[in-house]
Amino acid sequence: MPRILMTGASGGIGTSLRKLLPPIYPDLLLSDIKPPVDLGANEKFKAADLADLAQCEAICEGVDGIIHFGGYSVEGTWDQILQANIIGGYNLFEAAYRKGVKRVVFASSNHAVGFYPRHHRIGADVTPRPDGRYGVSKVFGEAVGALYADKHGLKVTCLRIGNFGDMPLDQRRLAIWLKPDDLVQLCRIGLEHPDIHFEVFYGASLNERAWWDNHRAYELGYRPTGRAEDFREHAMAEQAKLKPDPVGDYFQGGTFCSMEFDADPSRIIDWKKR
Ligand SMILES: NC(=O)C1=CN([C@@H]2O[C@H](COP(=O)(O)OP(=O)(O)OC[C@H]3O[C@@H](n4cnc5c(N)ncnc54)[C@H](O)[C@@H]3O)[C@@H](O)[C@H]2O)C=CC1
Ligand SMILES: O=C(O)[C@H]1OC(=O)[C@H](O)[C@@H](O)[C@@H]1O
Repeated sequence: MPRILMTGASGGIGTSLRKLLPPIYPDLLLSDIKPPVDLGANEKFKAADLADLAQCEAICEGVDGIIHFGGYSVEGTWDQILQANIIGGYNLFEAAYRKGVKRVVFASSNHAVGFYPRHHRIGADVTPRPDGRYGVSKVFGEAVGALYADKHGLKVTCLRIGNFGDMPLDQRRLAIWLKPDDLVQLCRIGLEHPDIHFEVFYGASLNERAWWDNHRAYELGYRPTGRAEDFREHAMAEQAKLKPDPVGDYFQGGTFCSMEFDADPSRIIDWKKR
């Protein structure tokens, strides 16, 4: 039975996957910088700060595969991103390598490519266009994953997750929503599929208005069941409550793009011609 380590176990995604993963991976080790508030008696938890290599090595001991959800999950200061995602991301892959872990599934993000316009359908092989320091850290994590796959033979899958949750929250999320069961499918492909070397998938459900070409995930067996359009009315009602955002509404990364945006606004007109 493979031992699977899940980092970020106390966060939003970790809390949801703690319920969905045990029937598939009964030997599940949870980790986070802080313990889950509702840790069950039959759950195994080891605390670790990702910014500390020795602590990362300790949680990788005896582990076969890692699903790496730990880290700073929104835009932050450079130091926050540096510690948790840049140093933390490097430490996680290095510790996995040192301890002989075979596979890593890395939670990347749509914000690695957030500055692509919404009308532009992109594949997993496009040049990164991060929309903040957080997005840059996800590009970095993907690059570290590629290095450990190519140089050391780790089997690495990066998931550019759109927005995880029980339903899409607004118009943008109708294109990028990821249902929890569909994330489980993507993790299983990363942890089990024999053809994985280094892969980048989009973490999105069966969304009619998707901006992403996710054919490689489908080739490897991904069959998402979440249909964003089933929640269209709710998402559009929520959208109607939001203020227009000329930059955020144009680009895939939404408000992450308009945050701290101070480029020449006339460039938006140029973008519209693209
Ligand atoms: N929720 C979403 O829709 C999306 C999430 N992601 C990525 O998926 C992962 C999980 O996301 P969420 O659960 O929403 O985030 P979250 O913020 O709820 O959970 C992240 C967890 O990482 C832990 N953490 C932070 N710094 C740490 C450190 N130095 N050492 C150890 N643990 C640390 C936090 O304590 C927290 O429990 C993140 O990497 C995020 O960037 C990517 C795209 C979308
Ligand atoms: O773009 C989005 O909607 C999501 O992207 C992310 O990478 C973040 O971790 C999440 O908090 C956002 O909600």
